[in-house]
Amino acid sequence: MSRDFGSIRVEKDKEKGWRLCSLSTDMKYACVGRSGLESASNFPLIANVLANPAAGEVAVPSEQKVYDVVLKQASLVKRKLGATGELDAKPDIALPGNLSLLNEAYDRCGEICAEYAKTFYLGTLLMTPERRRAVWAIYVWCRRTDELVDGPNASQITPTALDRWESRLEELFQGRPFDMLDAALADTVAKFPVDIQPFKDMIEGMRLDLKKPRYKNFDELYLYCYYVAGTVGIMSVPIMGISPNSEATTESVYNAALALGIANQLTNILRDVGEDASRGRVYLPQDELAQAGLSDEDIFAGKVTDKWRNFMKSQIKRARMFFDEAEKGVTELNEASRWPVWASLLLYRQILDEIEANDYNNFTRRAYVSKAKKFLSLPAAYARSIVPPSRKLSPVMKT
Ligand SMILES: CC(C)=CCC/C(C)=C/CC/C(C)=C/CC/C(C)=C/[C@@H]1[C@@H](COP(=O)(O)OP(=O)(O)O)[C@]1(C)CC/C=C(\C)CC/C=C(\C)CCC=C(C)C
Ligand SMILES: [Mn+2]
Repeated sequence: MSRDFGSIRVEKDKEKGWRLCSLSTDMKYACVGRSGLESASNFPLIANVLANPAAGEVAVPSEQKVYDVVLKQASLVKRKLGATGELDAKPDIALPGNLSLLNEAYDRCGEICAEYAKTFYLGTLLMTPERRRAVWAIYVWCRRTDELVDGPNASQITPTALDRWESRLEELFQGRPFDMLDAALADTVAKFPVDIQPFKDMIEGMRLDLKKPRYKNFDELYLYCYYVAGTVGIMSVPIMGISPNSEATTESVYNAALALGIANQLTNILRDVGEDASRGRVYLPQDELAQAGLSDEDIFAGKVTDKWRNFMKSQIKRARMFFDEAEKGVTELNEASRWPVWASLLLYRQILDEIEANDYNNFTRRAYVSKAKKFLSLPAAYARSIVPPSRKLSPVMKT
């Protein structure tokens, strides 16, 4: 038996009773989620929505909203992979004349990547040529997107400019790139099972940067971190590939990728507290600051007090938890993709150690990992990258 209440439909299940089974727009997120799936899709929620139809909104935790994107991307990958679990790399579809243009476009992406992220670029050289150039194309699109709000022309960027950037994105996903660098990405997304949603969401993150100078709580900050960095993880895994020997579920690997993006962005925020404050921005959760007896004024004053140290300890602890979550997924990636990911994880995580070493002064000192420490991390990353995923057991061995 089912009943429709406008955008809401409920169904009666023999065992579970009435369940929320379809919603429109944002509310559909209530149906999925890693935690609280049952409670979110049960009767109290419907009662709540029905009791407040004018608001038409349900407070869906950010984690659930984001998990929907994870599930969608993971199922796209599963659908596009052959029975072997390997991606059938499609041949270049460009005409012969255009092929050399396409190669030039990819080479340019590689140059940009080498210029901005040398270690990461070196790591990509271990990947197959198809994967390597696809990661470069994604890197360049992300870098250009970030530059819109963080680069030299950021003061001229308006929401309309971001809307135009999004239209360009849609066009390139339809095979109609606007320029050479877009052409590389258009080719990449035609060849690999990459969903457009994380790309759109990254633009949404840039919109937040234009209009949202404060974050009420960690739930709001989590969503921002997903937009600007978790998305990168979700975009990258379809290119880097999951090891054929991995026993992990596709969803769990995407979750780990998401966690690495969140961990990186939280670290970035903790490193740049002073720099962001000088631009009037405070990304730290307002409710947690208040609980620690701190306010924006303390941040603008930039004094390292015991209250600040204690607050920072808890923020660092949380960032490390996301790195730990991410670690579980790196081993599951294709062998050739593991090294650059381990390198980036180990290098970025050390920024947290440096904040501690600076006695939590992230107001006037930028935590920075020395060249020597960076260099030492590379063999450590390599050692971790050769650890294989737990092998699939054959049916005979399993018994
Ligand atoms: C192997 C690897 C690292 C692949 C990612 C390649 C890629 C496409 C990177 C794009 C990065 C980019 C330009 C993002 C734009 C937004 C942005 C600048 C985010 C911040 C990065 C740090 O940059 P920086 O320190 O230069 O910051 P400033 O601009 O100076 O403020 C971020 C903090 C986020 C970057 C996020 C990642 C690199 C996500 C990594 C996750 C994966 C690659 C998934 C790995 C898979 C598993 C299973 C764990
Ligand atoms: Mn930035």
